[in-house]
Amino acid sequence: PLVTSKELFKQAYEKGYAIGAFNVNNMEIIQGIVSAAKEEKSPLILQVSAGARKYANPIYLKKLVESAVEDTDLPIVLHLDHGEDFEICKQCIDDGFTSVMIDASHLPFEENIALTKKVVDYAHPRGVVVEAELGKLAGIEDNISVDAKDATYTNPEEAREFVEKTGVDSLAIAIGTSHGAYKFKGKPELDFERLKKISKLLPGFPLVLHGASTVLSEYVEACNKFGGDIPGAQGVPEEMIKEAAKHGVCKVNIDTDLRLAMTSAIRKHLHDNPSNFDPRKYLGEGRKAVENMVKHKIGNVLGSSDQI
Ligand SMILES: O=C(COP(=O)(O)O)N(O)CCCCO
Ligand code: NA
Ligand SMILES: [Zn+2]
Repeated sequence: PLVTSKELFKQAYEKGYAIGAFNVNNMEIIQGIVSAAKEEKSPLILQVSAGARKYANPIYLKKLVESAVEDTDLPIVLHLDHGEDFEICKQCIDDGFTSVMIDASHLPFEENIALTKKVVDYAHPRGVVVEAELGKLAGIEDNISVDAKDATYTNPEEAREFVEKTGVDSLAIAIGTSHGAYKFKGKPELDFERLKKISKLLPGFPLVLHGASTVLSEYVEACNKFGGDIPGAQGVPEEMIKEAAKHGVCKVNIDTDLRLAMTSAIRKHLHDNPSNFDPRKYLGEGRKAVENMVKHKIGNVLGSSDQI
């Protein structure tokens, strides 16, 4: 069924694992993610960004997610990723989403609180949960781009005040991650001291890690081998994601790793099969690659297998 993340996060927090939140944009990506979660017997968050709504048309995305629920009977959260204002959150809540993010992290602290509370006050009476963000990610992806200078990590005391004043259900924090494939200039590192402080001040409260793709080198190499050009791409080592899941992180956002899996598979297929022009062949390879990537994440990184 379509569910909220409330109970899923509670169990994830208690057992020290995290739930993958995978971005969806078309049929093959949804099918790949959902078959992986079914095989791993894992709870699942399918998240839709503003870019995905523009690309696929919200009606198609909603129907595709409903098909996934009907086909697998998995507990699936339908989540709005990076909601930009109250309107888009209201629209998605009215449209049957079970969870929304209001991303007001670019606003001053008090305005972030006010807008987040406005969304919470609309969502909760309708049985929908809310994710907010405090602190700014660096990095560029879709229309989420924050100049590195402005990237400010989450202040632990502010985080506690923010949660108390908004009633929000989960909080995306900034501890060094960023969106996209170029997350670190040099050695990857996250501010675990800060994460531990935040989770100590918010015991039992679900934290969210954005920009959590690993950008696995074999996929970068495969992309570059078959005509791609993404030198120096790197992300968050999987060990760090596992560590974060032990300190209150219950939701891990993954989009770039799916893109790299799908793109490298399609590039390879087109290179190896110059005479093929049936889209089902390369889209099918892309779907399979997404499925394998999500199985890997669930089984080897997030720890949410066999939880349903
Ligand atoms: O935090 C993330 C994904 O982060 P990553 O780029 O590490 O996969 N997202 O919220 C997905 C971003 C959607 C717009 O591109
Ligand atoms: Na989100
Ligand atoms: Zn994000």
